Amino acid sequence: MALTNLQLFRPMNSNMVYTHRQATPMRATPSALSRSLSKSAETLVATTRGGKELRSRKARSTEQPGAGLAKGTSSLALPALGKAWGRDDDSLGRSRNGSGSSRAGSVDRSTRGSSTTLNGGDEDNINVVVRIRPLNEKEKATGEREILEFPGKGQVICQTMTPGQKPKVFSYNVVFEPAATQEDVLEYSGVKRLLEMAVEGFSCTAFCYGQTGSGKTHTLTGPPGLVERGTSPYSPEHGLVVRSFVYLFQLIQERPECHFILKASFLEIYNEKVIDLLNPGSARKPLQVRWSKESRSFYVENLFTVDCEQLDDLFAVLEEGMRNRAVGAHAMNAHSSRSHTLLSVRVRRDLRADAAITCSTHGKINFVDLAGSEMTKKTNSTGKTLEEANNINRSLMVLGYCIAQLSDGKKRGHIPYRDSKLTKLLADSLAGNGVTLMIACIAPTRSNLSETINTLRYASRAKKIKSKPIVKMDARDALILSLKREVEALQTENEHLRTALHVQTDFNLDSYSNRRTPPQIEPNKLYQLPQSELVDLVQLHMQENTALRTENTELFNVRDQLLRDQELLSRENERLLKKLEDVNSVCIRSPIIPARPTYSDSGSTGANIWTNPATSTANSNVSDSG
Ligand SMILES: Nc1ncnc2c1ncn2[C@@H]1O[C@H](COP(=O)(O)OP(=O)(O)OP(=O)(O)O)[C@@H](O)[C@H]1O
Repeated sequence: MALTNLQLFRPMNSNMVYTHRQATPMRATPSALSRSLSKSAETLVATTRGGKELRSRKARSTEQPGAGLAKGTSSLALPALGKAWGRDDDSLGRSRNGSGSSRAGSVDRSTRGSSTTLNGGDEDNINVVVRIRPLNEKEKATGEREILEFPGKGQVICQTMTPGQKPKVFSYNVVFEPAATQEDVLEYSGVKRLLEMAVEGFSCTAFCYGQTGSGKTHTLTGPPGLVERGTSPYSPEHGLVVRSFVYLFQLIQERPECHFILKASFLEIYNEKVIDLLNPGSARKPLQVRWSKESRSFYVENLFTVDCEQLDDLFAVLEEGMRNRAVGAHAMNAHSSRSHTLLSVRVRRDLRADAAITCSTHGKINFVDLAGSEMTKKTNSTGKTLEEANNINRSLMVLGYCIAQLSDGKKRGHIPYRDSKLTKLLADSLAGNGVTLMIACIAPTRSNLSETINTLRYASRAKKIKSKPIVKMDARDALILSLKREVEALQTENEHLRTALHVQTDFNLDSYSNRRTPPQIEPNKLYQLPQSELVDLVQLHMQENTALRTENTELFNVRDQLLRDQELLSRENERLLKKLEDVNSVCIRSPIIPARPTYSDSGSTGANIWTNPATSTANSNVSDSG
């Protein structure tokens, strides 16, 4: 019952959740960038769901041991989470996967920094699914043979080239055969579960891995040019990202009791340089990847972030980023991604835990389109394309080392995350506190056999990696909530003890005097109790007293700490206000820079709000990051 973790009272640094970003405007506002989307988001969902009924199922699945099985729910689970976990079972049933197997959420008070563990520190495996693309025109024209078989139960059988050698068998959570549609991938890959968890405050990542031309970009964003052309979001060709956006907004609409703030960013790692796809600038100046001591993770400094109030804003972010990313042609793919891209949507949820307490969770969904591994002989890469291929292969190799180390439970030593920008940014998704879905993309043909086997091995290794998903919550909120639970638990316990005591007393008194006793023992009745019961009674009272006294002392400590914390925050606030005033006065004096007319409320949430200057000049210019 001890109230621990007073370190949570450390004043919250905004870097923990959002760090300041450069408030440079996009070329156009999200809404202006977006195409006029005629239908509503719900219609897309309705359309795709309607279509689902008619289609035969192309996705096969294997329920891996332990995956997708709901464990017992703790009575201490967050109310909102309890609801979500309950729903999970249902959604798991539908999506037949165990993307980060469903777990009960109990609040573990071993809270780290700004986060609260919600699964009691249980580990979770990366969910791995495989998608096989159909034969392309070139392969059909050259009469290429398919060498993969799908016997079901999430298995892929690879025929080998060597006569007499046994075929290789791999198994995964779900296998999408070549005829599987984009909607099948949304429904059965487990990405819906990831989105539900992102809304609850978990950090989630879906990434596509595979050789060049195997269908990674197709899986995430559809055929080349689809998004950039501003195609209606109801096109059946749209990939996982657009479909996920629609589902995300649907989830948000289902929760009117919560207030949500969505912020999106989109970057690429091109030749080991991080480029902001929403604000690349003519020079495509690279951004720095830094380590945050507070959140204990890497983040990109000055990354541009866009507030997305509407579904259209998310589409606009995707469209803008897709236009700006590096694409090139080589012998194996006319529209090959020459960079790794990372699209991130942060989901801040404010919910009322009860009448007096509002707490915020900070979830995230990342979509990572890795550039494909390339055999430069096969792709005929030269010059710039060759340099790109070398950088791609190098960073994928580091990713491979990290995956190999992480999957080897026994030998787990140093994980070389720092060896590439990609692994730095994926570190948390791979083995930190995130929930991760890997979509391994492969080609079905004999000519790609060695790359296919490599990808399948990679995927099998990734399946063994475990992470510890946690909900990101403001430290103060987490503490208040945990204190409240603590007090509730104490009260229940005391109530229970009192009840137990009365029952026993009633029974004894009845046997003595044969008359009804009052619920509370009257002082004069105490004399009638036998010595042994009296001793028990006194002992129980003493125990209760001790517990309540401890609680009392701890609550006083907590209150003092809160006061100190508040004092620090208000001092920081004053300092910032002073700084703002100084900046303002400099701006007013300057003939070149116009002064900002107003700054947003300097209260606690101000630091997390970025408003697009192009849409509202009167708003604040404080930015954030990841
Ligand atoms: N499941 C699929 N159904 C139909 N076409 C597909 C499928 N998967 C891939 N394709 C097509 O194959 C081509 C190559 O796919 P894509 O560009 O997505 O590969 P990639 O793995 O992203 O390659 P790279 O690593 O070079 O970027 C594209 O024209 C794409 O539309």
